[in-house]
Amino acid sequence: MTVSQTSFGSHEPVLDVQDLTVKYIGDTRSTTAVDRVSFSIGTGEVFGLAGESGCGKSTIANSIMRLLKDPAKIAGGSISFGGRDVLAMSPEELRRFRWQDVAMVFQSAMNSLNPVLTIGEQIVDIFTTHAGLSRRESLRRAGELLELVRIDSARLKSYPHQLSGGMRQRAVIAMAVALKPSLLILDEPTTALDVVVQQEIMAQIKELQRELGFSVLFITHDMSLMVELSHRMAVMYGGRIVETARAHDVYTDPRHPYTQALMGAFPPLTGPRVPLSGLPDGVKFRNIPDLAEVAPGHLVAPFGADDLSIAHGAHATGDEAAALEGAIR
Ligand SMILES: Nc1ncnc2c1ncn2[C@@H]1O[C@H](COP(=O)(O)OP(=O)(O)OP(=O)(O)O)[C@@H](O)[C@H]1O
Repeated sequence: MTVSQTSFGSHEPVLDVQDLTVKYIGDTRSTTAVDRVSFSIGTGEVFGLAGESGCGKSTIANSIMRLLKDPAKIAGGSISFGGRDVLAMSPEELRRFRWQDVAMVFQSAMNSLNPVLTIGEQIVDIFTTHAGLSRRESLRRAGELLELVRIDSARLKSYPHQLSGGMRQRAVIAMAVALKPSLLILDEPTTALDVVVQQEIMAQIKELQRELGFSVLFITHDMSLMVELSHRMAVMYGGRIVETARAHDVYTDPRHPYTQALMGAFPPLTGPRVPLSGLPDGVKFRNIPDLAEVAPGHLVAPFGADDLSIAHGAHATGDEAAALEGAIR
């Protein structure tokens, strides 16, 4: 297995998130689930968002898709897609944005397929509804799409329960890329699958990404998968980004103490087996904070405000440094 560190075509940001703050408003108190988070994703870039359960990753993804529901409220910041203000989009703009510009594969997406419709009917529906294609043309495209994720097009006639979990998840990924979005958001896309199928799906995503050239926001708590797939990544802790860097640099030289602890909890991608340290059971990182318990204005991480966020700009040179600086901020 090799650590992925390919360069990507252009540094032009597809997605630019600046100072995003999201709160869940309760009757008596509110939770700041995402706290002044900034990052941007370049054309064809795979950007990872890592961090343990509850640190705010899905809230960021749902903010980008404008899928947040009460009691969640965007309390500040901006989200820009190809220069357009996502937070100001009308319902009609959002409808197009969601399928044609950005698509998302959720954690349990394979279970979200409609059980009473065949896979073919569900894919055809995307083409007829969102691209205005004829049924005949949609069916042809649906077959091609399944073949793209290495599922025999004869499976168009299958119902979801007739496919394995891995096949269902690949079908969902195929549906997500049906309209060739510029950005694919993958929120723990393989969590429910066994390790072998997980590897197959990740390889499939990598291949699709190279072939179709879309950008990816890849969300996972699994640092090994993240480093393997991502060009750059951000590590989150308690609603904040604590470190942003090229994925390879995070792998070889994690700077932030929390990132170091997180990296130590996962097996290395290459080389001899080493004992895993796990997250220290001492004062630091003993528990991921319950963000609902954090008083407003208090730091959730056990470090000072100044060292909360670390960027690896110093690692990069030339164009990369400029791009990183622009992206990290
Ligand atoms: N509906 C809700 N109401 C109140 N608070 C919520 C709600 N959903 C999430 N939160 C809070 O927001 C924080 C971030 O949740 P989020 O689901 O974004 O984290 P995550 O990193 O994606 O975790 P996971 O991987 O488990 O989905 C949680 O710690 C929780 O305190």
